[in-house]
Order: sequence, then structure tokens, then C-alpha cells
Amino acid sequence: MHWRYLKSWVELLWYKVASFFLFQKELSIAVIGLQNSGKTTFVRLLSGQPFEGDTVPTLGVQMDQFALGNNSIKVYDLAGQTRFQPLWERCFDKADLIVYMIDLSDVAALEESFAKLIRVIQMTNDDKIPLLIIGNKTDVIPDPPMSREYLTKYLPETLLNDYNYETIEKCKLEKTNLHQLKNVEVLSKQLGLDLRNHVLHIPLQCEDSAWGVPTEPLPLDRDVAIFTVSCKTGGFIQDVIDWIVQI
Ligand SMILES: Nc1nc2c(ncn2[C@@H]2O[C@H](COP(=O)(O)OP(=O)(O)OP(=O)(O)O)[C@@H](O)[C@H]2O)c(=O)[nH]1
Ligand SMILES: [Mg+2]
Repeated sequence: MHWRYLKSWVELLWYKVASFFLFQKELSIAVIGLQNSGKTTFVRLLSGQPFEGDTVPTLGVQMDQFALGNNSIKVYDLAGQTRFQPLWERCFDKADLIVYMIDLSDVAALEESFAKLIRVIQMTNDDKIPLLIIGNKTDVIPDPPMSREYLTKYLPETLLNDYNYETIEKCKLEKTNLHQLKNVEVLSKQLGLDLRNHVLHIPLQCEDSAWGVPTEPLPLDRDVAIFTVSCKTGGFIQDVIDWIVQI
């Protein structure tokens, strides 16, 4: 046997023994979302590697295992290309947490990304798998000129705690108003996710709802969190990590 293979076997064995004694819990995470949304970049950050501007699109699924705080994390980094999307659901039964990445700066892909997320929520809701929704690439979205209204209304990028879903406006998203999505409350409204009342309002255009007929809100009996982040600048990544390790 080549010494390099022997070395990786020894490392794996050492990791398994160390995890048995050192780690409080083992967490399997499935990271999904459309291509180019930043899934592999996010996994790299989780494992302590720096931001990489030039990444290679993932093919199929890439598995990685590392320590995060006192936890041993096993990550399934899934490919976002359409041809690989059927693989996503094969990882759901192994996952203790599903992370869904959205590229907030890609206005052309937002509708597809939102629709696929809603499908994932419907598919995994009975199993109550915790769900972490990450709006990524906030650094690419230009801010409008600073105003008092902007500062008070659009700045919160942290996890929702107490908010009033009904009073948030839903708008047609365009390049010029994308900055609103940096606010997790606005993002939750666009997705139809009322986290305060734990329900999903399924939009009419989604494939599983009859066209033109409002569907009943879907009760969410699971942990759901939404963050908006920048994997490039590291903005709010630590908040995401803190949330993951507490589940
Ligand atoms: N500006 C900016 N670029 C980012 C950010 N996150 C990721 N990227 C870039 O986006 C591109 C795609 O990132 P990946 O992590 O490979 O995307 P992915 O979701 O894994 O893509 P697939 O594997 O094809 O599904 C890369 O060029 C990254 O450097 C971010 O927060 N800001
Ligand atoms: Mg990838």
C-alpha cells in the first residue's frame, strides 16, 4: 500500500477515535441550493478555510467531515446544477440539518430558487428536519443611498426573533430593489415563511398548489432560521455557526 493511502487511513482512524472521546454530538448537514449560490464556499468557511474566488462547480455530492466547536460535523455538499438536483432528496434521510443557499444577487434565478426551497420544505416537513436558509452574496448587492428609512428598515441582517409578518410589504424584486432582501424579515415575506407563527404560506404559482386556488398555510413544526450573509466578507457567518452548534 502506498504510504499516502496509509497516512489518510491513519488520519481517518485517529479522527474517529478522537471524535468518540472529544465531541459532544455528531451532526450531518446536507447543503443544497441552485448552482453558483455559494454552497461549497460556505462549507469551506465552516471548516476554517479562507474564501476562494475561483471555485469549481461541484459534481454530484462531496462529503467532508470536520470539527465545529464541540461538534463533529459531516457535510454533504450537493451540486446545484439541474441534472444533479434529484440527488438532494437522497441525502435528506441522513441529515440532521438542511442548509438551503440562495444567491440573493442573482435576480434572474431568485424565483426558481424560492420555488425549489418551498418544494424542499414541503418534502421534509413531516420529518421535522431543522432548516437553515441562507441568503448569500449580500456584498454584491448595491446599497441605495443611505437614508434614515434605509437605516431603520433595511439594516437588520440577523436572525428573526420577534417580528410582524403581516405588516411587511411584499414587492416585485428587481435589480434596483434587491437590497431589501438583505433584511431577513423582507426575505421571509418573499418566501411566504411566517416564522413567528410557524407557518408557510405557499405561493399560488408553486407547482404543488392548484393554480388560482389559495392553499392552506402549512404548519411548520421544526426549527427554521433565516440569515443573510456574505461568504466573501464573512459578514454574519459567525452568527450562522453559533446557530448551527446550538441545534
Ligand atoms: N461576491 C461573492 N462571491 C461569492 C460569495 N459566496 C460565493 N461566491 C462565489 O460564487 C461562486 C460559486 O461559489 P460555489 O461555492 O462554488 O457555489 P456552489 O453553490 O457550490 O455551486 P455548485 O457546486 O455548482 O452548485 C464562486 O466564484 C465563489 O467565489 C459571496 O458571498 N460573495
Ligand atoms: Mg459546489
